[in-house]
Amino acid sequence: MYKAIPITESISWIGANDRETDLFEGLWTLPRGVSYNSYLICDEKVALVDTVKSSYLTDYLQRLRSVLQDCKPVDYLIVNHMEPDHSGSIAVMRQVYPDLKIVGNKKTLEMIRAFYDIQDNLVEVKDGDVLDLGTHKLVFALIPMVHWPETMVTYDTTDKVLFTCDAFGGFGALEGGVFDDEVDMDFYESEILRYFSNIVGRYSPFVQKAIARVRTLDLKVICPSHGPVLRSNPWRVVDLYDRWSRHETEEGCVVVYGSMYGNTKKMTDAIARSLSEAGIRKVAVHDVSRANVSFLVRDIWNFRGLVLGSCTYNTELFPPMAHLTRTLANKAMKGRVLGLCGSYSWSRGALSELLSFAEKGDWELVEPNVEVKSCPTEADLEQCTLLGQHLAQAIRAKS
Ligand SMILES: Cc1cc2nc3c(=O)[nH]c(=O)nc-3n(C[C@H](O)[C@H](O)[C@H](O)COP(=O)(O)O)c2cc1C
Repeated sequence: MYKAIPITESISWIGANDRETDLFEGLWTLPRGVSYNSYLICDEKVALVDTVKSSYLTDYLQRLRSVLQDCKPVDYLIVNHMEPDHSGSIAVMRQVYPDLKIVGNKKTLEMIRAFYDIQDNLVEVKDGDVLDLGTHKLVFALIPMVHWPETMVTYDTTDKVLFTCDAFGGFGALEGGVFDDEVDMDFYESEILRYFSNIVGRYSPFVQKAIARVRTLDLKVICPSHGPVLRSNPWRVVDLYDRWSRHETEEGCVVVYGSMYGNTKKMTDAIARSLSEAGIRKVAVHDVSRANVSFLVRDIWNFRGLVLGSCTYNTELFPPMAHLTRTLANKAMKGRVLGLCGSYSWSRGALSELLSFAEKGDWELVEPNVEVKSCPTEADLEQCTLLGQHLAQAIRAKS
């Protein structure tokens, strides 16, 4: 029997841990799972904040019922975000609690109608509106595009708890510990960065607006919908989100190569060695065919420098490299330095596509761009060394 975990006297965590889904949103790998956090506020009126992915409904109801008697109804379901990993149990919850009032903003309610065909007992709230549960007064703040247009946060003014849904959350199922002071936060912070860069980073200007709102609040606890509940130092993750969404980067360089027979790899290895000789201590080299794009995006978000090297494949960029550049273009990263190299045997293709990727984004392109026919010569490798040196200078200049 699963039980609720108390956060304050009247607020409990009633989430679920998913270690079965391999790919979040069908895209982002989950080697250590993900949690779907939902919260219960017990007052004169009872409110739930978000739900869980539908496949975890049974666990969820067990946790809910460990606090509420079967006969006690849930009055409100507050929907901070409509992505189905949080909203997936809404329709069944309405069947379990037929009088349940579903609370959301105008855009949330439009989505509830479209996703779940729920038309009645919908309560529309606006930015700044208050929902009175008795002792607890909940205030709603709209934070559009962190991560969908309808996203909002809910602030409990009584216990000073902020329910933030996707904001400040991360990958990684909860492995016994639920609070930041109970778990290895080094692991969860790297998973929070991976979540931020994969899911929310594209919307960084909106994250900045949301952070400005959050900073005005007197906070004791942040309750995100994925990852640990932040009660010992809630501002730590807000500060990290602030840095990441301002595109503040660490001194270091990610080197990613796409290579079938090792010739392009020789070039990127020479660049990595040169970066290291020039004193860049944090150099992460990845084979684009083997590294999961989720971790590549995380590292690239974190570090100031990026090197992309690709062979030509059927006149184009090597397919996994094409996937990476497309993913990166969608993330709209700013303020990073980029070095490029490519190889071919007859038609060319890889380097010109990498250059057009660089032109379309906000990258500081560092020269020389190195293009090699079949196998790099000593002279080509010297060019790679030169590129590494120039990258190291550019990375330092941006410190
Ligand atoms: C399946 C395949 C398709 C290729 N297509 C092209 C091509 O369209 N144009 C070209 O110039 N070279 C092409 N090449 C040659 C490679 O791009 C070239 O040999 C490169 O140096 C290989 O680098 P690598 O050893 O890092 O894989 C192709 C090679 C292979 C194996």
